[in-house]
Amino acid sequence: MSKIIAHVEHREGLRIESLDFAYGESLILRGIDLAVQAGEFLALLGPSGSGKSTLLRLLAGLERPTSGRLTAAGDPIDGPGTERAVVFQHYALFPWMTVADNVAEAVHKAHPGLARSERRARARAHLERVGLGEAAGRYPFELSGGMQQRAAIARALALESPFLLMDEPFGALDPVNRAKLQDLLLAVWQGSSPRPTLVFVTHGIDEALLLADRVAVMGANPGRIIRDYPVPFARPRERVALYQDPGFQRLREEIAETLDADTLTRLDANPEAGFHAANQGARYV
Ligand SMILES: Nc1ncnc2c1ncn2[C@@H]1O[C@H](COP(=O)(O)OP(=O)(O)OP(=O)(O)O)[C@@H](O)[C@H]1O
Repeated sequence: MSKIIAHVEHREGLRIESLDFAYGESLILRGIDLAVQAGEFLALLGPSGSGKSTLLRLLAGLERPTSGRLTAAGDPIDGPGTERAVVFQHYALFPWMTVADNVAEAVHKAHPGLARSERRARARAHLERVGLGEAAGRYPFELSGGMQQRAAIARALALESPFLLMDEPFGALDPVNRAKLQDLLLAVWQGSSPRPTLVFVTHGIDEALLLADRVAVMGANPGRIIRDYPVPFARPRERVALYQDPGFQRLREEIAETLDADTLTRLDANPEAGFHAANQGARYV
């Protein structure tokens, strides 16, 4: 662990100003203004199609805004950068490399000046941090989905980036593994000094409230931020105690109502969207 270099000191977080994004004629995101403080954990929560992934891809520099401005630590975002590590729902590990080589390769990209032995040591330390020390020499196909996602998280952490962007990273996992990885992410992020600025896309209200400092709730057609909720629960957080907290249940209910109200407004405007919207409710929790 001592070999892990401290995260780069940073003061400014992420900033999105007056952002619109369209695919051709189709407006996907409208009028997004959002600031994420340095070291803050922000959840982007919303129904399918509200543009959460698109917003994350814009922050990752994988898409360019139609208008508006995005900055990270005050610098314009004009492409991907290793100071913004990304974790997607599907693990995207190189299948021909061992887990350790996958992580060491990412370290090499981010820090080309590091000696091979140092890269490997750093990869090893981060794999141990996510409980994969024993699996370092295995190939991705030899691992379960949960283990592959741990490896993807280790790879992102190994970049030691000040910004972490996660797009439904636990969405493909079964509930037990999802809970384990949520706990792991909480422990790792809460234990980092300084904590990276984290933007986490999710469908789940419970997941957002367990993990985040703040929840930005998005609505669809076009995608926009409809409410911003501070999450007041003290850290470190423990899931069982938190879920039983009446304050947690109240906030969960309030956010569900905000999401429902937005869906109903859209239904009034476009009744044909009914079937799609009615099927989204079950995905919030
Ligand atoms: N390459 C593309 N070309 C055209 N439209 C696209 C493209 N990618 C996404 N979209 C549209 O942009 C909108 C937002 O998609 P996005 O994936 O960002 O939403 P989301 O909130 O992340 O949804 P989900 O929760 O289902 O992943 C959707 O209406 C989608 O159909």
